[in-house]
Amino acid sequence: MAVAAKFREIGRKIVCVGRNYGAHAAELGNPIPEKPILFLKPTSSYLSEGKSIKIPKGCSSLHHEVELGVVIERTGSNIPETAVPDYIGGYVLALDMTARDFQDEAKKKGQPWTLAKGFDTSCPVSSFIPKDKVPNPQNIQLWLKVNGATKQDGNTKDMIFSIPTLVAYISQFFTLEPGDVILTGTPSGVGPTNPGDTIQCGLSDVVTMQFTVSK
Ligand SMILES: CC(=O)CC(=O)C(=O)O
Ligand SMILES: [Mg+2]
Repeated sequence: MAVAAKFREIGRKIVCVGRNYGAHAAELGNPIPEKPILFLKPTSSYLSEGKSIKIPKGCSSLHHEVELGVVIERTGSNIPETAVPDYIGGYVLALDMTARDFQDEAKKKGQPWTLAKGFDTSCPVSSFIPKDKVPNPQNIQLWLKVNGATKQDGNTKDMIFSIPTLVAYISQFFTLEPGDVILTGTPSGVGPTNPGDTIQCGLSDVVTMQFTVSK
């Protein structure tokens, strides 16, 4: 089956990278990481366009985080950085929707971010973008608007850890499989969304997507 169809199959991993843009780490008062910070989202968190992002029960601060997702097309572990391009099938535009109040509480208590990051609808994604549509994934604009107002406007050139570094690092710990998606972190400008809001975002002019937020 083509990687485009596989990336949302049950059982494929969503590996997320945190604090991969210095300005975003700074805006939340976090230090610049010395090595990639990783967490996982379950595949039940995927959401396609046309469906609503649902604020999880008890959350009072649901933040948007626009991110570039890398879609893996070959099984690999301990992948050398130089070989990473051979393992990438394409890309997706993604939102790492985050219950920031849950995350702040988890951080204070030294608990995992699973609830804050992995609830149903926390991973809205675009359709699959074949890799030839993104000739330089390390220099492309990521933007996001809430109700027409620009909130995030970043560029993947500002990643702390590049895509080859991330994929090589992750593959030392997790075997990467066709259809796995790696969310590469968000640029600065994250902020709250409320019921009734419309989120529009894009990867330059290669792909755009739109979601509404509901209770
Ligand atoms: C502070 C965070 O939620 C980390 C994260 O997901 C990111 O993209 O950075
Ligand atoms: Mg994120």
